[in-house]
Amino acid sequence: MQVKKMIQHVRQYQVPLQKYMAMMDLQERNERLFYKLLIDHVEELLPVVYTPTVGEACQKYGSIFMRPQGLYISLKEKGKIREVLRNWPEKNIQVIVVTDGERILGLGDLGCQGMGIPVGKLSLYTALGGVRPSACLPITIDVGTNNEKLLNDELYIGLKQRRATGQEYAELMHEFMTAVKQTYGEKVLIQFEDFANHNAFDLLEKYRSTHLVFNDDIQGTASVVLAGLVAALKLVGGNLADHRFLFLGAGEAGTGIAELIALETSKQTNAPLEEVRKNIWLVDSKGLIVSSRKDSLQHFKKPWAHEHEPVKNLLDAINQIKPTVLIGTSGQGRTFTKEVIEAMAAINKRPIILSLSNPTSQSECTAEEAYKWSQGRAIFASGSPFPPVEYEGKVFVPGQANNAYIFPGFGLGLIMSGTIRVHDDLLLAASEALAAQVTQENFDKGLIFPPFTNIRKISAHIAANVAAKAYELGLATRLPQPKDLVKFAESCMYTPAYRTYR
Ligand SMILES: O=C([O-])CC(=O)C(=O)O
Ligand SMILES: [Mg+2]
Repeated sequence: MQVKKMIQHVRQYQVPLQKYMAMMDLQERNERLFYKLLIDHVEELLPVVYTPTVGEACQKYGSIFMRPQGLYISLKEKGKIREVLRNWPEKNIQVIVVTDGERILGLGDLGCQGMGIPVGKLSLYTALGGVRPSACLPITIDVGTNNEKLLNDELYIGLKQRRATGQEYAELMHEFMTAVKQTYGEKVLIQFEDFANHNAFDLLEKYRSTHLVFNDDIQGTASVVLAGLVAALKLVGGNLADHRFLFLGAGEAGTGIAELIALETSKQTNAPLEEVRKNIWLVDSKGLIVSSRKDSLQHFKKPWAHEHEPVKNLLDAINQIKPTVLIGTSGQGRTFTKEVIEAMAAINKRPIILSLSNPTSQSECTAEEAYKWSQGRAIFASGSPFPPVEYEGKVFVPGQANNAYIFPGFGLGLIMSGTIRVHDDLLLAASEALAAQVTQENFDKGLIFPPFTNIRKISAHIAANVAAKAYELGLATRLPQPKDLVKFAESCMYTPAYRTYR
């Protein structure tokens, strides 16, 4: 009855941000009911507590701020981070999602107001992956912001100074990483979220061999997109090696996806990584990434600098590279123009087009544009959700290629098996499990991802496949290995129900 009443209440609001505030209020007031509502109405409420609305909430976080929701660690707490962690009321923490707010979705530097992201991601850890709410800790590291608007906003909730960088930044992060391990042990999962490119790659590289770390924007997105591509190949035919990939955007998501595609292709074909990378091309703000640019490229772009003459823009790159798959990871809205989609449709019978940037305002194109400009031939998915589109009497249902499919189940798999490090093969295992959940009925609608309605079942399968791989690699410490890992995953999942009082 409470669920019925509450969903009516949320539906009364027309403005998405008001729905968001109603949900945040409920989360504070009655956590079980919040999760029951979110699980029972997941398709309807995901866009409210997560992308796209969470993006707007972060932009306006200062003015809608009511309660802290997570833990803030600022430069001022340098030297005292262990004490700050001890202030958090829950002691048994299994997952931390941490951001420094420098690249919130495709919206840029939102400083401390990025807290909406760790809060939102962790509510999905619970709702979609079944991790206990009390085991989840959202953290925002406040090293300032370079966002002038926020610096001049009297309601801004963070430090009013420009971002600390270099050694000062590295020291604070190192103290944080050390304090987390000392406080919660080595099996706590630290998910990095929405850091700017340079820090995201550096942090992952620096801590992947000493901590259980996972970067959702690099690794989670890669795993989800690979799953979607494997599913899409069932519609268009061929293996990964038969396809050519072009990315707009060569940051965390772009290079992360590119690398995982290369890794899987290399496993499938036994060809060396360097060889299979040649089928994957990236365009950044300066044009196609080619070998003549190598010296001036950031390190994470260098593997993609192939031999080719310089190409200035995306349209020319499409016409010269002739990709079968076009992937938008640019954070720039409306960059897949009519000409771009038409060029893809001229080259391919069924072009695969993924516009992954979030929230909806930053999506490279809309679902409607992708279907209309390709005369209904595109296989399309996007990072933020789009409603179904009717084109020439046929209804097309766009899929949501969002890392929300992977990270909750992935994290559950790590936690339930006591895994101590993330290995790339675990990402492939998650991807494989997700792709296997796409049914014929989904394909018939043009979907390359299963609907979110079954997400808890999907998460259990992802968790089981990830855990199985972790046991195989000797990374899982929970012994003996449970016989039926899917059943075990399900038995570990938190379910929001009231206790019976006597
Ligand atoms: O939050 C999302 O919807 C996906 C994501 O990680 C991002 O865009 O940074
Ligand atoms: Mg993110």
